[in-house]
Amino acid sequence: MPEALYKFVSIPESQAISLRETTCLGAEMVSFTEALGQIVAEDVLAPEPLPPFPASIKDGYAVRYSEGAGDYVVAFEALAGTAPSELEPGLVAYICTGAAVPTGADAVVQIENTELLPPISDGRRRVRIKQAASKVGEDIRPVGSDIKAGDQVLRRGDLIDAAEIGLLATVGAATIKVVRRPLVAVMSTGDELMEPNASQLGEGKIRDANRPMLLAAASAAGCKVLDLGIAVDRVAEVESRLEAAIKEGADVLITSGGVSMGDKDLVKPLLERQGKVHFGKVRMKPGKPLTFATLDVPCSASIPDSGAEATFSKGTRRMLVFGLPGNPVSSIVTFKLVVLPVLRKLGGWQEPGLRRVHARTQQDLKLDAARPEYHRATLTWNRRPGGGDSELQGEFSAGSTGGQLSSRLLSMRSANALLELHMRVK
Ligand SMILES: Nc1nc2c(c(=O)[nH]1)N[C@H]1C(S)=C(S)[C@@H](COP(=O)(O)OP(=O)(O)OC[C@H]3O[C@@H](n4cnc5c(N)ncnc54)[C@H](O)[C@@H]3O)O[C@H]1N2
Ligand code: MOO
Repeated sequence: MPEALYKFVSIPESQAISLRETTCLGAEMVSFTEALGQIVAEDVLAPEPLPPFPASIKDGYAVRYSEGAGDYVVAFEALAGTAPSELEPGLVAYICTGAAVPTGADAVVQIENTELLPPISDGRRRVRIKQAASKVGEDIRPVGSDIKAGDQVLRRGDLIDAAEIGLLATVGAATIKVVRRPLVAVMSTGDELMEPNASQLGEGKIRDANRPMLLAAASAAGCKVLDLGIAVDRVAEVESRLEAAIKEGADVLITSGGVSMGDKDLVKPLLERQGKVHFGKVRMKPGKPLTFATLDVPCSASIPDSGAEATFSKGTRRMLVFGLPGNPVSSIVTFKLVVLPVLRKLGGWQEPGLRRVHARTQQDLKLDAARPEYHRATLTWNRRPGGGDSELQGEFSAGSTGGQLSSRLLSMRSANALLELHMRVK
């Protein structure tokens, strides 16, 4: 069906439709060091307490609380990483932060509250406790005070960021069950495209910007990627790459170019023949011809059936296909608005939607009566005019990145937000 015959959907509708067709992928076991950005598929419990021994919070002296202030002989040094020794009554032990508190001691006096005295005749150090500990347990972390044995340190559905990697290391979870990363295949279409490393451009040619950009965007979203290269504008070329995506087990195929109205716009007709096109025209700027289709394709050997993934008829699986417009800005903007939430849902995110905030624009911006615009902007946190000195009186301030033609990729440089510009409906 020609693009003109497609019904317009709005961006929220396009997001809802594509998310409705998306189901979370199955789980896999990975080394915890490789799990950054993945979603936890099974709760992780602590097998033992942390700290596993009463640990000093300060550098200072381990003491008996009941003995109070006064001059003491330093019996020994309790260093971090060593087994705790027995502290005799009437003596103190020098202790480092993180060291196990000697048995018999029940408080730590920080070094600032002490004074070193001349050593006694046998060479042992002496110390004056100028200010006694105020309670039993002062400056000691009891066993399990950070994490108790059996505590749930990560929950199913948690996103693994750097702190979560630290937690996994802490509890010795060397492998972890996570939702597997989506495999995203990317191809560019167009006779005008040359590889980015082409030093000499042929007449009428340009370098392929979209494919490296979209591969990078998918990687940044935590996906595995498959580079399908450039397809020239022939049905067989595009079709053979689509087959490669199926054969390699891609969960998502992203194409760019060839979705508009021209004779050489081959992507929509191909998707119509091979699957179901859910939408082919979105009321927005830039990215109007954005197309989304689902294809039920044979299961590939490379992705074992984990049992957790949605199965369709036996031996088939669902591949999601996004036909992004060729204009580089349209391509990356539609990726961020529509493809990214889908990749997140596949990867197990419970709330895959994008974050929205209110911002004040730094300049007047022209509104488009026909299509809401997603204007590229740089968002900063500024004091509200007249809001006094308080940071709390601040607001987001949005600066335009300049000319917004969908071919001008420079409009995305340093952009960290898309301003939703709607004509107010009276
Ligand atoms: N008669 C009409 N023509 C167009 C319409 C329309 O409604 N009626 N819509 C315009 C809009 S809006 C867009 S967006 C583009 C999208 O077109 P396609 O997706 O078919 O993309 P192409 O025609 O292949 O390319 C558009 C533009 O982008 C350049 N391009 C393509 N691929 C790449 C790439 N990988 N790297 C860098 N640049 C790329 C290409 O050379 C073209 O300049 O259609 C309008 N036309
Ligand atoms: O919708 Mo197109 O992306 O304006 O240029």
